[in-house]
Amino acid sequence: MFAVEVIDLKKNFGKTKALDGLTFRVKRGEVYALLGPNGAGKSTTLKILVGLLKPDGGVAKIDGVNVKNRAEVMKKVGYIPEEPILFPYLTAKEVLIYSAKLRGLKDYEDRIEHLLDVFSLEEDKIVAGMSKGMVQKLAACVAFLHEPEILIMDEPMANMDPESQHVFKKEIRRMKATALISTHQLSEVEKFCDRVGVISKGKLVAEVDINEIDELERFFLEVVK
Ligand SMILES: Nc1ncnc2c1ncn2[C@@H]1O[C@H](COP(=O)(O)OP(=O)(O)OP(=O)(O)O)[C@@H](O)[C@H]1O
Repeated sequence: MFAVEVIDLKKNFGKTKALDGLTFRVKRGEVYALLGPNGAGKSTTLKILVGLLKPDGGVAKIDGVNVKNRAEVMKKVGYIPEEPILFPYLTAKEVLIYSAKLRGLKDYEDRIEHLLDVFSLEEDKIVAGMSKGMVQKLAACVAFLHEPEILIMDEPMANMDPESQHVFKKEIRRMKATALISTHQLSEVEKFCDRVGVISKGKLVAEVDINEIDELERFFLEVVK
């Protein structure tokens, strides 16, 4: 069974075909990068996978479960949106306690301490007073809190400093999670991902093991030409 399955997915916004029969699969334990030009349909795909958008056609499954069953699917998934929205007047620690309670977690204190520590976040800092990078790190903490089997992440490292990016990748490896990452950071993909899917105009145009290519940038530019 695959961790993530996207089969012939279609999504229209008015006349815009955001997804036009997109198909790809992510194996268990794999770090899979979803690449594509601006507007290719990456965020739309990830939003469908976490039940934030409904597809117009096709099927999306997490661990064999149709994403229509959002409550069941979200037990297994940690999601980092492209632009995380967190309560502005809660502190970092309060956001994590709130998230832990929402998920019905028990004995979460040590886990919260660990995440705040590794991401160098001050527990008393309110969200409204955080930089973009800090908000992104706190969103990662929210997604990692329940040690999910599967991570769905939309440009998660775009605002993180290099040390935070290092910690972020280390945590994902430590959790042995399957990760589906939408990103434009090709050098990070080369270092961190196992497989790459390139989408353009809502369709998969290439898929490759990262070890099979010499230079990702050249590969990417050729397939989206
Ligand atoms: N809520 C929406 N209403 C209308 N059109 C939308 C909406 N969301 C996405 N689209 C359109 O769907 C297409 C795919 O957008 P999407 O955000 O999935 O692309 P993306 O690959 O994530 O792009 P980027 O790399 O710029 O983040 C684009 O043409 C976009 O304008």
